Amino acid sequence: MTNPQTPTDTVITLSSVTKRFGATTALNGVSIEVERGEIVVLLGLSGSGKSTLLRHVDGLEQPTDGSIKVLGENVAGLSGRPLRTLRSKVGFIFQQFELVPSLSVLENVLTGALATLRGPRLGLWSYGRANKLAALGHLDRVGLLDRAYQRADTLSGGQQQRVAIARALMQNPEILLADEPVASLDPESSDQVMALIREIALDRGLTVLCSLHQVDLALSWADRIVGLRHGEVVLDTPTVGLTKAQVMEIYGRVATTTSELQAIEAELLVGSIPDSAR
Ligand SMILES: Nc1ncnc2c1ncn2[C@@H]1O[C@H](COP(=O)(O)OP(=O)(O)OP(=O)(O)O)[C@@H](O)[C@H]1O
Repeated sequence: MTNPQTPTDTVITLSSVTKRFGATTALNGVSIEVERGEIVVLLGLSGSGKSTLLRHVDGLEQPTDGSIKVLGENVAGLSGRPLRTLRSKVGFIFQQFELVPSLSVLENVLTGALATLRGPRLGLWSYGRANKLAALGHLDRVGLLDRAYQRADTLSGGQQQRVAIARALMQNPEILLADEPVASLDPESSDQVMALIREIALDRGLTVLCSLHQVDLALSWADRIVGLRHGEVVLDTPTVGLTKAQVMEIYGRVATTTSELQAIEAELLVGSIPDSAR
């Protein structure tokens, strides 16, 4: 739900964004706005442009055409320190968690504060008491305080993604980007991780832009769904009252071939939505 106190505070704006990689058009005239506190899921088949869109918001890609504003800054015009400053306000979590397997859970979380360190980096000693207390607090928030001194690679996938969320929280981000954060997890862990992202976002007024394949998870945990197909926005709608059948229908209407429709059905019909989420 959008924060009721700041209903018109737009934190992400993409205006007619096109991105070409050689002959491939990954994004084609994409325009979306995301309000502060909104939880928006990007839904789409493999190759529809979800990751490319997220990478533009974080300044990791530059658009071929169009403009992107994040927290009031024109991302495409930024480099060096101003870009780093903006990116420090944007947390990013990934499908493969991107933890350092041989480090402890606590050290992995602390790496979220790396950009703020001055002087030599000497493992745990470098971070100082305030950072360590903050990291332990974030681990407590994601339910892993008792695992702080365990090696990261001894945790389950769902636990590792929760560590990655705690690491992102070390940045005190205003925006959390998540690129298929549950694609490597079983259905139960996927649901738990999405629930945690939603709870934390609501607690902190975080804005979330998250790519997913699974329509059932999107309907359960997002405020709004933006559907991409071949780099174009084909659906942009609040989830309240939306059913899986309606999402399917919208995708079905834009499928141009039978095999494309079958691929959409195969992806979107995975899992089931509890009645309470409809
Ligand atoms: N760096 C790149 N160089 C060339 N082509 C790219 C690059 N990044 C993305 N693409 C292409 O752009 C299109 C969109 O890719 P993108 O990764 O954004 O899709 P996606 O929806 O995130 O897919 P998936 O769900 O499989 O992660 C694809 O055709 C992809 O091959």
